[in-house]
Parts: sequence; structure tokens; C-alpha cells
Amino acid sequence: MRITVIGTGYLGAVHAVCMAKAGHEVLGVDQDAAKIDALAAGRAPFFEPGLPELLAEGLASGRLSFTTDAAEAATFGEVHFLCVGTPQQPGSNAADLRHLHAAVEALAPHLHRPCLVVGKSTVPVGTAAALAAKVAELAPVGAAAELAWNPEFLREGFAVEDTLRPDRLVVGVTGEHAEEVLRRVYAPVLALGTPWISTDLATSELVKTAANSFLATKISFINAMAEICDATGANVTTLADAIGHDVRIGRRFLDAGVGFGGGCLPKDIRAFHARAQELGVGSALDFLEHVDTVNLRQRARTVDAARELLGGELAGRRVTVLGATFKPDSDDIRDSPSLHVAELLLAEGAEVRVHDPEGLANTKSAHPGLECVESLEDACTGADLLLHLTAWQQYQELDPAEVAASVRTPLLLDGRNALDAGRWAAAGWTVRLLGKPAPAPAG
Ligand SMILES: NC(=O)C1=CN([C@@H]2O[C@H](COP(=O)(O)OP(=O)(O)OC[C@H]3O[C@@H](n4cnc5c(N)ncnc54)[C@H](O)[C@@H]3O)[C@@H](O)[C@H]2O)C=CC1
Ligand SMILES: O=C(O)[C@H]1O[C@H](OP(=O)(O)OP(=O)(O)OC[C@H]2O[C@@H](n3ccc(=O)[nH]c3=O)[C@H](O)[C@@H]2O)[C@H](O)[C@@H](O)[C@@H]1O
Repeated sequence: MRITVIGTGYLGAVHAVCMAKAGHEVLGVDQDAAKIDALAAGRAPFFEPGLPELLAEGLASGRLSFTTDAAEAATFGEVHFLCVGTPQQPGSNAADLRHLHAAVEALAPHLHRPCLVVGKSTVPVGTAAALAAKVAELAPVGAAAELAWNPEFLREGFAVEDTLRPDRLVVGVTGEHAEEVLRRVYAPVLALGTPWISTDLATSELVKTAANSFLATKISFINAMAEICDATGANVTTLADAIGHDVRIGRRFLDAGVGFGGGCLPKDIRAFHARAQELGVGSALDFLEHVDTVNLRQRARTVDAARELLGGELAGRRVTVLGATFKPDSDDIRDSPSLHVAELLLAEGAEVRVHDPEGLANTKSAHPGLECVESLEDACTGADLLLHLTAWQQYQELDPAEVAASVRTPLLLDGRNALDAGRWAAAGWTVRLLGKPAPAPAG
């Protein structure tokens, strides 16, 4: 099938290469000419495992190409996926839908043949119906340019795997034709036995915001438990393991620490609450405000713990922040807890150095005040405190004895509870964890 993917960011670029992998002819479209040039030249515009290989494969097969021209896209595709950003509006909690509207306004006037426009971006419920009306109104072919919704559940760092082998496929459709077209698009994925949920537009939009709200709630729940554990000397990891054995609860997404960030969970729970308020049912989702508060509090708690470890004063102390991205295996620093904490430390007068295996280029442009250090060894040398905030595998492989020899004081705060605290303590480090007692340092 001939497919366009409009918006080639973290979601769209991966979707485009995976659609080509699935055997379709794919045209990726973006208004960002630099991104399109990079993709067309076979350079992934961001770090995502597996993306460079599939991009190269798609380009070599001749089934994958890129353009900035919406009219070309309209002529090319039988199915048009909308993958543009829906960020938080400045000064409000609501989603900013202007990119989606702009994408539809650029595409629809060129739709002269029957086709399917499929939204994948995460949107407030009701957006799909409004866009369906807009497409039908602007397209020369009228209602034969149909709209469907197909929310995406991929995780950065696992985006290729999640796209080719998703847990489920959810489609919001207004008729059988759209569903039949989408079944053909996803035929290779369906052949793996992937569950297929076909529903109305509103339910499909809500499935996505409900899923992200549930995941965010799970993380804030365990972080709230971590606060209680800190107040009582209990151990949040043991607690998570123990409640996680109950299959109704499950162990995944119960890792306590500095909390969630990224371009999705934080903005999605805020936008969901804002939309519920518009619908007059805001109080049903008031709990999401608490989920957000508990989450942001973990960043302040981390700074408090750092200050305490350093004897009550951050000014003039050298803190090395290990990890800049919001999670490992991504270069994405959107709403990164690590960088928020780094900025808070800087504001208190600490000398902050940041290390990250993939996120420093983005950090330098968005946080010019932070000192970014490429070499992990240099980043640690002379530090008064190591603050581990993104659980990259590389940090787990550090030799605590070797690092101890280069720092000024062997103090470690593991804000992800992911390092082997026993090993660090045995090498003479004073370790602090979030929500659990740390082993005493050797000697
Ligand atoms: N990043 C992720 O892991 C996931 C993201 N989503 C949702 O997918 C959507 C996109 O997210 P990301 O890919 O992370 O954002 P992003 O910011 O990385 O990518 C958005 C892309 O859309 C392009 N764009 C904006 N307006 C355009 C227009 N009018 N025409 C053509 N291109 C345009 C931008 O230049 C950019 O390259 C959001 O709604 C997000 O919530 C959903 C699931 C996973
Ligand atoms: O809508 C989206 O964009 C995506 O948002 C999340 O995916 P992602 O943001 O890539 O990352 P997650 O793996 O969900 O992690 C989000 C944040 O929560 C944190 N986290 C995760 C799990 C956990 O137990 N504890 C915890 O603090 C991570 O460190 C990270 O900062 C969802 O997991 C995806 O299903 C969804 O498609």
C-alpha cells in the first residue's frame, strides 16, 4: 500500500521505517527540512536503537522516501498517518493542537482521491471528530477522505520493537471500510496474533490518555510509598516486589526514584485533566493533579537529599549528574527529571557537571548554563557527589573502587535505585537511595 507519515519525530520516523519494513511504499513528510534531509540521506535525526538499520534498509529497498511537500504527500498516499506533536500549551495544561490542524489544512485541499487519514498523535477526546469534519470540508473529494484514529503505545528506546510487535492495535473508526483498510496496513503485525481492538473515535482517543494516566499513576503511587518508606526505614523495592507478585497489580512500572518525565506522560496527564474540566467532569480526574504533584516532588526530594548528603550546603560543591535524558536508550531530554534536578542544584550555587551517553547535544542547546562533559571519567573526577538520575547500562558497569580514586568525596545518591548499592558501599562509598535504607560504607 502507499502510505504517508506526516511528522517524522520520535513517533513518525519510527512508524515510517516500520511501515516500509512491513512491505508498504512509504513517504515520510515533515515541515522541518533539516530532518527530512537527514532522513533522506540515511541519518536518523535522533537516537533510537534499530532506527538507523531500518532506515538504511527502507531507503535501499526503494520503498521509503521523504519530502517536505504536503501536496506531494496528498497525491502519493492511500493512507495518511498524522504523527505531529501535541505538546503542552504554554501557560496552560491543555494540549496544543495547532500542529495537527496545520497538517490537516496543508494536506486536505490536495486530496482528490478517496483515502484514509489516520491520526496517531495523542489528543484530547473529541479531536478526531473535529478533524474528521475538517478533512471532509477541505478535501475536494469530500467525505471520501475518511478519518480514523489509531493511537500509538510505543516506548522510546524500544520504539522499533513496540511498532513491529505491539501489545495491541487500537483503531477508532466510523465505518467498516476504514477498519478494512487499517487491517490491510497492519496485516503483517496481525499475522503475529496481535490483539485488534476496533472501536469508535472517542474511545480510541481515550484508550491512549487512559493508558498513559494509569502508567503515570503507578509510578507516583510507588514514589508516594517511597516517601513513607523513607519516613519509616522501610524498603520500597521489597514492597514493590511483594505487591508486584499479585498479578492484579504486577511488578512493572513500580520502580521508585526521581519520577517520570519525557515528552508524553507529564503533558498527557495534564491535558487529560484539562479536557475533563472542559467537559464538566474535571473532578473525576482531579487525582491526576496529585499524580503530577507527587511526581514533581521527587525532584525536590532528590535535591534535598543531595543537600543533606553534602552537610546542608550546595553552594560551591561539585555535583556530577549521571544521565541527562528522561530515560536510558534515548536522547530525548523533554521534561527530563535529571536536568530539572541539575538546574535546581545550579540555582543553589552548586557546580554541576552533566554526563550522558546520548543526550548531551540536546542538553547543550536547551540548557546552556549546564556544563556538559563527554567523558564519563572526566565528569566524575573531583566530584563531591555523584547523582545517578538516568539508569544507563554504562553507569551500572562503573567500577566503584576506580571511581572512588578520582572523586573528592565518595558520596553517591542513586535517584533511580538502579546501581548495585552493596558494591558501591563495599568500595567505601556513602550511598543514599530513595525509599530504602542504604548499606553502610565499608570500614
Ligand atoms: N515520542 C513517543 O514515544 C510517542 C509519542 N506519541 C505522540 O505522538 C505525537 C508526536 O510525538 P513525537 O514524535 O514525540 O514528537 P516530535 O516533536 O519528536 O515530532 C513531531 C514532528 O512533527 C513535525 N511537524 C509539526 N508540525 C508539522 C506539520 N504541520 N507538517 C509536517 N510535520 C510537522 C515536527 O517538525 C516534528 O518533526 C505526540 O502527540 C505524542 O504525544 C505517542 C506515542 C509515543
Ligand atoms: O505516549 C507516549 O509517548 C509513551 O509514553 C510512555 O513511554 P516513554 O515516555 O517512552 O517512557 P516510559 O518507559 O514510559 O518512561 C517514562 C518515564 O517514567 C519513568 N519510570 C518508568 C517506570 C518506572 O517504574 N519508574 C519510572 O520512574 C522513566 O524513567 C521515564 O522518565 C509509555 O510507556 C508508552 O506506552 C507511550 O506510548
